[in-house]
Amino acid sequence: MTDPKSPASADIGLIGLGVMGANLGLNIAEHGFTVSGYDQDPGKGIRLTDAAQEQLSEPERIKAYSDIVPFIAALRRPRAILMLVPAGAAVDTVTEALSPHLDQGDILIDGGNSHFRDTERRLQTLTEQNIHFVGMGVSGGEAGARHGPSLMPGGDPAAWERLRPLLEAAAAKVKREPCVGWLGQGSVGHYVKMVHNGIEYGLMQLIAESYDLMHRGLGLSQEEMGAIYGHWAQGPMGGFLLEITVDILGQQDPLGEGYLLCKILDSAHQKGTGQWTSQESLALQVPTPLINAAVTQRVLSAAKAQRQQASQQLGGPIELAPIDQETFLTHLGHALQGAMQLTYTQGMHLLQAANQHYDYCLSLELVASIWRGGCIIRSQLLEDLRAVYQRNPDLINPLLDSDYGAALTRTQEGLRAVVQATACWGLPVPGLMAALGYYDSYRSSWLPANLLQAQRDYFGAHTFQRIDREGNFHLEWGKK
Ligand SMILES: NC(=O)C1=CN([C@@H]2O[C@H](COP(=O)(O)OP(=O)(O)OC[C@H]3O[C@@H](n4cnc5c(N)ncnc54)[C@H](OP(=O)(O)O)[C@@H]3O)[C@@H](O)[C@H]2O)C=CC1
Ligand SMILES: O=C(CO)[C@H](O)[C@H](O)COP(=O)(O)O
Repeated sequence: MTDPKSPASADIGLIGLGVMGANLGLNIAEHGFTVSGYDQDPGKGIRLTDAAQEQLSEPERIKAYSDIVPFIAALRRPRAILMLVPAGAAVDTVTEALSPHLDQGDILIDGGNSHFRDTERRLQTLTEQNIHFVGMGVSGGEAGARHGPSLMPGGDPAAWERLRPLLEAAAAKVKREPCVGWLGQGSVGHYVKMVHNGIEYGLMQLIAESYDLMHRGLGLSQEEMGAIYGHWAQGPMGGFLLEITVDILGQQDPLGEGYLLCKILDSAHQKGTGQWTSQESLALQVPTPLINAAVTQRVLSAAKAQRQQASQQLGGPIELAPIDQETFLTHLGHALQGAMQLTYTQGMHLLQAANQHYDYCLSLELVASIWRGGCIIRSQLLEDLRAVYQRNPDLINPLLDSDYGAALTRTQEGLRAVVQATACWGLPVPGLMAALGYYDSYRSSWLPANLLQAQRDYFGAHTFQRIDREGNFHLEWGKK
């Protein structure tokens, strides 16, 4: 930490003073560090320094520029610069603009949601220039950035000790442990953030399905649903996404009568990180059907016009079969908890497979620990996951841990009951169905893949293996 009045004293430079950059700047300055901010839009810098005046006891700890030269001149050496600009071309544009102003040993951090392959490429280029590049996943949205995000840095290890005090101070804390840690080399920081977002998609989809079942299935009011989510948020699956769901259900429409939620168009958007997770899981041959269903469901929701036409043409149950509400809600709580646990399971399985495939040397215990606070997917369930990797750091799938699996043995009946009832109702629960299909497949020592192999050999001479002898076999099928 340096005296903000001395020249070239800023501990960190921030590029991109939008939602994340401005709030992280305020957070870092609040912890006694000095920040030099830059944005191409001068209005963003003015807004940030105004916010510093309002919110900080030492507002002079933040200076903002719309010219790169004084921005750079304000930084102490070796310089550390954190970019929070939109993922994609903007990161390359900023990097190229910065390049002539950087010296060997300076640190450049990309805190956006960049694709890990872009991070790999940038790391290679910048390492050749002796610039230490860090790809850092940041999660927590606006409030997290301001008051304590979850931070997932990885890349050039030479950068870590310089960044560590600042990142540990700014990160969320759980039981006084900062939700940040060095994840390893290469693109690992952005890979972990990608999987975080894949899990985020899965959890959000499951909560949306449970809302649909209570709303259209049971006909509960928003007050009633708010109370149920509030109760669940206090239990073993409690976490940020359930808590914000309670707030969302209670929000009145500021532009009219009644609640806002029922006036929001049912067409979800996405920026790509969930889709990347699914693409990666297919590339590495890791089953993540629940996350895939969540991505697909966003796509389907956006096809509103097609759904409206199909709703007039395609048949299904006309009336919902009556059900005991109290029993169903108990089952739904268990179903949601089990399916949420399976969402984390699929994400962790993918991370462990990536660990092997890309030689990341990633600690899954550290990942679970970092995700316990600050981030969008934080929940009680992460404590159980952390314990799994404390017991067995190399476990390929947490379902193979007997304690972790025991919780699913307890909730699976509820999941089964909910899927059964909703299949009869004709209400779509692709996330819950994918969860159950995954659970039953994973625990099945035999699957009907023998028939698939026979079919492949029948039409393509792809050969098959036998259970009673070694070798590859082919049959001229259909010939008597
Ligand atoms: N919002 C969120 O909840 C989260 C976002 N992220 C990621 O963090 C990154 C930043 O997101 P967010 O803060 O929400 O985005 P914003 O759009 O709010 O802010 C990005 C800022 O970067 C500026 N910018 C764009 N291009 C350049 C450039 N070439 N030079 C200088 N400044 C530039 C933009 O200016 P202008 O407006 O003039 O284009 C804008 O002020 C993204 O990668 C996002 O995916 C990660 C976690 C959570
Ligand atoms: O990274 C985030 C949260 O962790 C961002 O909010 C991201 O934008 C969410 O993804 P999408 O826009 O695809 O829903």
